[in-house]
Amino acid sequence: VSRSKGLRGTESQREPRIPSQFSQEQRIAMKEALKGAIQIPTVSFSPKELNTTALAEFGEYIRKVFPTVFHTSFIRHEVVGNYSHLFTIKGSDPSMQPYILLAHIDVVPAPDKGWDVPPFSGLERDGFIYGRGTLDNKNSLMAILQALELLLIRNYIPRRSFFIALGHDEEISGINGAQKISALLQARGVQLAFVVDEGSFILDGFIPYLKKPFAMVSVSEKGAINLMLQVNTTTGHSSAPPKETSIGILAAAVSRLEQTPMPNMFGSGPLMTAVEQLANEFPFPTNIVLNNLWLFRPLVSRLMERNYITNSLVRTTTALTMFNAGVKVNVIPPVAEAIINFRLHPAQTVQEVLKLAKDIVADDRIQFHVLDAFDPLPISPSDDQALGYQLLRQTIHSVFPEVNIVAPGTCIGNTDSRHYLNLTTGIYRFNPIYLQPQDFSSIHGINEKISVQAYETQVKFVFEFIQNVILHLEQDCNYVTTTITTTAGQIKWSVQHRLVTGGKLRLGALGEPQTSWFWRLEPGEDNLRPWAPPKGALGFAPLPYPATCCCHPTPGDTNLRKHFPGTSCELSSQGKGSLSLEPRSSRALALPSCPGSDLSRESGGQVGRGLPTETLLHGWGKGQLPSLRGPQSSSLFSVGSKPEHIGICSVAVRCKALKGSISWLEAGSYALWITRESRSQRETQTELGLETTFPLFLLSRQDLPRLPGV
Ligand SMILES: CCCCCCCCCCCCCCCC(=O)N[C@@H](Cc1ccccc1)C(=O)O
Repeated sequence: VSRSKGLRGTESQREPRIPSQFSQEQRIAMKEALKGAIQIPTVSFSPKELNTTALAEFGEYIRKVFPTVFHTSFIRHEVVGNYSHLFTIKGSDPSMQPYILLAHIDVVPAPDKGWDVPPFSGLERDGFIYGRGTLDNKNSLMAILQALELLLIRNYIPRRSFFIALGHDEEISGINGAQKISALLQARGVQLAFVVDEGSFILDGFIPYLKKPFAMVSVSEKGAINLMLQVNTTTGHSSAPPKETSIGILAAAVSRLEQTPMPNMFGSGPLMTAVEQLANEFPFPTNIVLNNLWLFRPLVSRLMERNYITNSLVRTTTALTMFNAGVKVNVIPPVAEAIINFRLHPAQTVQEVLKLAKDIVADDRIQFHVLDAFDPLPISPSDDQALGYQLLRQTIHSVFPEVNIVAPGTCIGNTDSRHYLNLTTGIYRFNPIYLQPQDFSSIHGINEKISVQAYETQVKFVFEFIQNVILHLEQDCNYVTTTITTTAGQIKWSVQHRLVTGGKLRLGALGEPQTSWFWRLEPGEDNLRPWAPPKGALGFAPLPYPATCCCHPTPGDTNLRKHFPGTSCELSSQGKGSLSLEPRSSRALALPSCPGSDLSRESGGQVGRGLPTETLLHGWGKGQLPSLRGPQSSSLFSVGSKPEHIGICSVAVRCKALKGSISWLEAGSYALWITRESRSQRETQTELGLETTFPLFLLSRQDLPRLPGV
């Protein structure tokens, strides 16, 4: 039987949460605090040119604005590398692995020209705070400290320890800030559960035809090479020039590089997972195209190239960023130098890209000098076991209930988080704010700004996130995760079945780790196929057969998948056991009860206008399946029909075999059994001797009393 992990609540989940509601006074204070931070010009020009006066002033500023953070007994504050800050927030439960939140103090330069308001004025106009750093990255920095301050003044004591690291030189590579903080933590023997840094957003309008915004959590980061090309030639009088000057030779070379893009690597990396998740959000016929990449991959990869942002996701980019040559108008230039900034696709390495660049340049007169380079960062996990990712996903769904999709992605820029590779395998880059293409251009560009409301929401997000991290990974448990999302005025269901086997899903003959969880078994067929519910369907569409069952005595076993079109069937799992299906009701229940066996069970629900219920059932166990007679009802998950009822529930159902009978353990008061039907289902389960485990994570606990039937 597989051993896997799930998100699980702890005792303290039963303790009241501190609601993320702030008074008018607090809201004004928080935006004024951000404005003050913007006004300090903490500019990094180059590794040797930092505004150290401003950096020091910034240290004083945060002391003044967040007094509680600096005067709480369980918080230790240290200055690292002269201007960076490390906060250690000691939690009450030392058994929980700590995590870290990152942000940076420094900003890129901002000449006044072109700005509607001066870039370091922090002025508010039409509901927006303008200024360098409002998106990159003083918003995150201030929101983290602000949220912590607000929690502390409401007597919050974290259970899980965490760190806050504020680097002072991110824009010039982070070697004196983030790198030193990371080294310090490593010297102290710290291992982190996960890292959360800047680097991605809720993206709105970046992908043609995709109308709805989606949250991209970057699980990797492109690599980079700064490559200097140099040509040395003999100098002399410009009145008798050679056939080619150093400038001409170099210009031709860099032009070749610019005109010859690196290969399109679409088809590998986190982008594929994102495309799979987003496919059904596109209108016809794009949805068909994206759902059938086995056929349309070449087409999609070409379409991605058309837009400069999506292009950056599918290949290593080549940017000619500096060009220096010439000493005087009438002197043949002895040296010409150009710098090319490559951002490496996760599927390529520095060595591979350098080789490609040399082949493209194909000119021995040009010298290659690698100024600095690093490979793309490893891909952090984004499956159900990935605590950091799951916490971000859940918090995104609760703070932004209108955002349906949270997808993994690759950060096209670089962040301080790359210095934390030695401390964790889970590095996630996400800023909880909406970003549109024009906002993207303002980062490092002109008129960088954030709306007051977006900043308040960012504070709320961190406030919620910090409280959410009391969840921890549950060990040794097979489970199914169900996500039900409701959006205002309508209910949308998406149910994800995740059968996890040692970190990878194995389903019979498919044999490969899978990431999508609707499966159907066609009558007469022997292979499971991935399946997506029809776009826009309320509830589930009926399947052309009453129920599907898939049994695996051992994970990966290919022989014991069965399809049961009948009313009641005997399932032969290694010759033992049975399973009953209710006639044509599309409901099913399977109960393996042999010691050591596990069962994952999930069912769809009847919603709104009484659409047909469909049950997908996946059970697997080791040893024999129990005998179960008579029709059994599956659980009905009904979610309130009004937006305020509930936003999202994630349910991990655990079934444990105890002395030959099944015991479902109930944890917490977060049962999804909200409606009358559900209650009766619960009773049914109780009669069957079942208890349910719902390490649930609701939109917010305050919502519970408002739910119907509770
Ligand atoms: C599907 C469409 C996806 C579109 C994605 C667009 C949004 C992505 C926003 C990316 C912002 C990334 C922030 C990066 C921070 C930054 O500017 N870093 C800088 C500085 C730096 C350089 C080297 C090493 C470390 C740091 C950089 O990347 O140059």
